[in-house]
Amino acid sequence: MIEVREVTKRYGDKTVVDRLSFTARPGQVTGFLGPNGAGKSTTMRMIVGLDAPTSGDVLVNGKVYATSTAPLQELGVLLEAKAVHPGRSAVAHLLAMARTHGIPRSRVDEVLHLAGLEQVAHKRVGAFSLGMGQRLGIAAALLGDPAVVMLDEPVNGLDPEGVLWVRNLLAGLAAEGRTVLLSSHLMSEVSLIADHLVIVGRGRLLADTTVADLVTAEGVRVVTAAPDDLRALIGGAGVTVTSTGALAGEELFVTGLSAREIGLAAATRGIPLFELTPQNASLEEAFMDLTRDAVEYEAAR
Ligand SMILES: Nc1ncnc2c1ncn2[C@@H]1O[C@H](COP(=O)(O)OP(=O)(O)OP(=O)(O)O)[C@@H](O)[C@H]1O
Repeated sequence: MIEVREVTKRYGDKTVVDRLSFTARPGQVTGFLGPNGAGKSTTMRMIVGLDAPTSGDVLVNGKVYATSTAPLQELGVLLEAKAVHPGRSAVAHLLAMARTHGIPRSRVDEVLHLAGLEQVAHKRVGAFSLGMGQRLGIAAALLGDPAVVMLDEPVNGLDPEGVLWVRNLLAGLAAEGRTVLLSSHLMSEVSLIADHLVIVGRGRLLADTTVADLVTAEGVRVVTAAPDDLRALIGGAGVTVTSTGALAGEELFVTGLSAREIGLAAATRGIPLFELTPQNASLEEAFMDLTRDAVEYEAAR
């Protein structure tokens, strides 16, 4: 569990994080979202103890992380631009970390396998592509088999296969009961990975929500062999049924009922449906609506 409680961070007279509170819980992937400069990295640095809050508290598993006696086993972290000696191999880098934290060699081999880096384990890290570097960073974060995993922009630089790998990996970690927090400025990416969303702008909490709640259902597209029969059946108070004029009049747009309700109603009369598709406002639109003021503020400075 990660608890951020009323945290404020000021640099000089600039407030970068402003009375921010949220909790990332075990068994869930929490997406930490916000436009560039919203304070995500600063918050993550405070969680890991690299920066001290001006006020407020940050707790990892109920404790201040800097006081942990087994830090890699408690919290696995990938922060942006992780410093790895370019002349070292991936395996040497992980072994050095393992040795200083009482982690056995076998775990190094496990995380190299998990990250798909076995073939390049002995290659110089300086020759790694951006994506391989990200994989190494994630391998390092998992080295201590931690209960809490925190990743800053983990899919940066990854190819589609790598993105899918991260998505499955994080879902698996959450399913094992771990706490997973990942930051991104891309809603489209996070919505595929996270269950819980914490959205910030200008250092302030804008929304603490779920992907499902953020998407406002707009209506349902229906294609049916009997549009008039369906209209007569489901039309009524609070329901609108509009013919789109497409597909020889067989396409309707319905609001006020869910796809499930429409499908069940049609089934009672044996009305054939060819398509039944909820049409949602895109998450990207919802995110941009929420953060618009914060972005304008950034652009106007
Ligand atoms: N050490 C520092 N001194 C002064 N200002 C800082 C410092 N670190 C960060 N900032 C400022 O704090 C603000 C928030 O930065 P931060 O990196 O936390 O945002 P972010 O949400 O992670 O953005 P991005 O998605 O671009 O990484 C920025 O305006 C940045 O310039």
